Amino acid sequence: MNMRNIGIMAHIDAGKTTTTERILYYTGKSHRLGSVDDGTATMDWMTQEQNRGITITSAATTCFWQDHQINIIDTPGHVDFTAEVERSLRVLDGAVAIFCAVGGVEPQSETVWHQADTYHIPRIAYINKMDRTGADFQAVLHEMRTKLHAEPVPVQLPIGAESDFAGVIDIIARQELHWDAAGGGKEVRREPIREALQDVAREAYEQLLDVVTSQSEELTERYLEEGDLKPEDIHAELRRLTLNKQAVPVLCGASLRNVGVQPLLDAVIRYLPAPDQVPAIHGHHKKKDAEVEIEHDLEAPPLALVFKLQTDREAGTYSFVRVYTGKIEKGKAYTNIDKGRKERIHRLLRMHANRSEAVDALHAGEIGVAIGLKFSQTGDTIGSEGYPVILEPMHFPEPVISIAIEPKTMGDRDKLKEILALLSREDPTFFYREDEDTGQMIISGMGELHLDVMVTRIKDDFGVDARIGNPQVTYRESISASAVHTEVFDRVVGGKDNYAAITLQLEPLSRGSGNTYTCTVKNQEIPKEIFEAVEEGITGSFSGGVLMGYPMIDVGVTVTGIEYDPERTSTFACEAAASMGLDNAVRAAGPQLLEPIMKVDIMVPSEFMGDVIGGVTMRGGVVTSVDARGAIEHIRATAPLRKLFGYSTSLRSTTQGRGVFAMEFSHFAQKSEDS
Ligand SMILES: Nc1nc2c(ncn2[C@@H]2O[C@H](COP(=O)(O)OP(=O)(O)OP(=O)(O)O)[C@@H](O)[C@H]2O)c(=O)[nH]1
Repeated sequence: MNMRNIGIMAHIDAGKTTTTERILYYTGKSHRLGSVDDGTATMDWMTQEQNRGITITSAATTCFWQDHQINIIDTPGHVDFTAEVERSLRVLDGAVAIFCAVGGVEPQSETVWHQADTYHIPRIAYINKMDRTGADFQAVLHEMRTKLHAEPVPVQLPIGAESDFAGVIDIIARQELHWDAAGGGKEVRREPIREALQDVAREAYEQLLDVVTSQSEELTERYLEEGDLKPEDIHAELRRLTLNKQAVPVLCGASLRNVGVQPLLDAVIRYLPAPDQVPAIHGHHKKKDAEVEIEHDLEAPPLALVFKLQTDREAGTYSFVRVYTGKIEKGKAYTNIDKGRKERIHRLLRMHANRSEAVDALHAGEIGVAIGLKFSQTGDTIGSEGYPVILEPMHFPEPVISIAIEPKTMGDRDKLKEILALLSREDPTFFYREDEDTGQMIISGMGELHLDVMVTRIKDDFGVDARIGNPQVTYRESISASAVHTEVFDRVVGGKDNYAAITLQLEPLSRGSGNTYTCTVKNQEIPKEIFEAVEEGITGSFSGGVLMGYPMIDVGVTVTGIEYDPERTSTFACEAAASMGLDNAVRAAGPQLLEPIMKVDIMVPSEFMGDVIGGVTMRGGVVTSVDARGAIEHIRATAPLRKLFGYSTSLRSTTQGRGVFAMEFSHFAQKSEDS
């Protein structure tokens, strides 16, 4: 298949935007090579975009290179947005990891790299900023091995570095590649390798041959017979190793100087998989209640995953979809399998860098935008009634931080609620609720930055001016022991008897298990509604614990007795008994307050290490490891989120702005007594 669905992964500042811009520029050019006038137009467009400071506003952008359609799925780099990263990783088949030749493998790149490992995504790497002072190609390769446990296989070598960076050696073609500063680097000039570089180039070539022959007897024999291998055989074996996650081909360049981007596109096509070359994904057949494997299949009934919603005030909601089997067509109705509701697709679009293109259908493997979907949320599957399969659900982390938000004018209150509903539909890690006591709206999410971005969107994109409170940690509640309790509810309401007696057994579950509900009562006389009312009473009560009203987690409930009297037992009484019963049982089961503990990664110049570790310890943190990398120390720690507010500011002042810091949710633990 002449298609690639790729993501570009990078930590902040590695040059993702610059590289993507160059990709769109060169591919836009080559795609329209036929028309004479286009050069300046494309150039103008690029300048305009640069002036506005945005390029990729779309979650997926399509471009063409060497007769291949490349869909670039936007992959955010900041760890506060891991959910965004996860959801984009779900739909891409391969990725380009960009590293900065000076900064190397930073904590954030590690996080994203490990997520890509989890999703078994084949990768190639691009070491950017070779022109910057301190650029060191070999050091980044070394870090990829030691920090990412990757197998980097350079297919290029830089010619010079820092201000002397002049181009790259294509190790396999055994040529030098050069770009002319004039003309925006459109032309790649190939030249024989100069005398002075021939030894290093040969050595790199030999090393590459070692890699490609190491896993293939056939290639080893051919090499022994012929004394060399054909470039296409080397590429094919490198592709096989990349798809098997046994190798990461590495290229380099300086995107800002227009050096290195075209060979990177060649490598995307050479080494990364097409949609029909990726392993099957899991699905759950709703009617059969069975797991199924979903293979790429153009003829099967349609299955598409909604992986991102983007709302534009004028254009409405864009639902970005990836089609896995069959096709989806404009003007047709489909079923949202998760919600069991019919949805109509009015229009389908393919997004390009500077325009969108209306299409009649999107086929298996393709990525595009559906317009018209009303109920579908990020993570939902669109399919047909006859083939109700839910595609592998995405796992989103729990929100750990919340703030109160209040519109400056009362008139904006309803509007704010609408916006919050819309934003939480777009982003499955963003929640909102109305506080019962204060009437304030409370929004919650994954970190301070996540909520900052949301508040900015509410203000700037939707024009609602709002005041916000201080960030608060979202705690959880659980139990520390088992307990058995019987709750009797017996009240006359409106002249009618309401009686129920429910016996429940509680046990603490291990962290991360969630809550479970089981009912072991078997009594033919008890109607279904009664069982449902009991379950509702209990699951409803999970949402607010007895200590401070935070959600309960990791509690196992078994209902072992329901006393039922056909004359006196009502669903109302059962629900009430179950709900109060759970609260009372929890009181007897050693209720606990749990708090979010974050994994913290800090990189600082060695001279600040003592102060930084002191600061971490003062915030209740536990240092788990310290690794030195040259003059930089990499400190990993865990610490309670409540102690980390404002940490980035404090790190900046301790390290004169030279420390970098990333954090993500790790687990919930019992809140310590220290405050
Ligand atoms: N010297 C040099 N600077 C570069 C190169 N590529 C990008 N930059 C600069 O590095 C900075 C960050 O580049 P971006 O492309 O915005 O990086 P990004 O990874 O998208 O960063 P965020 O948007 O912050 O996530 C900008 O000032 C770029 O001009 C390069 O090849 N060489």
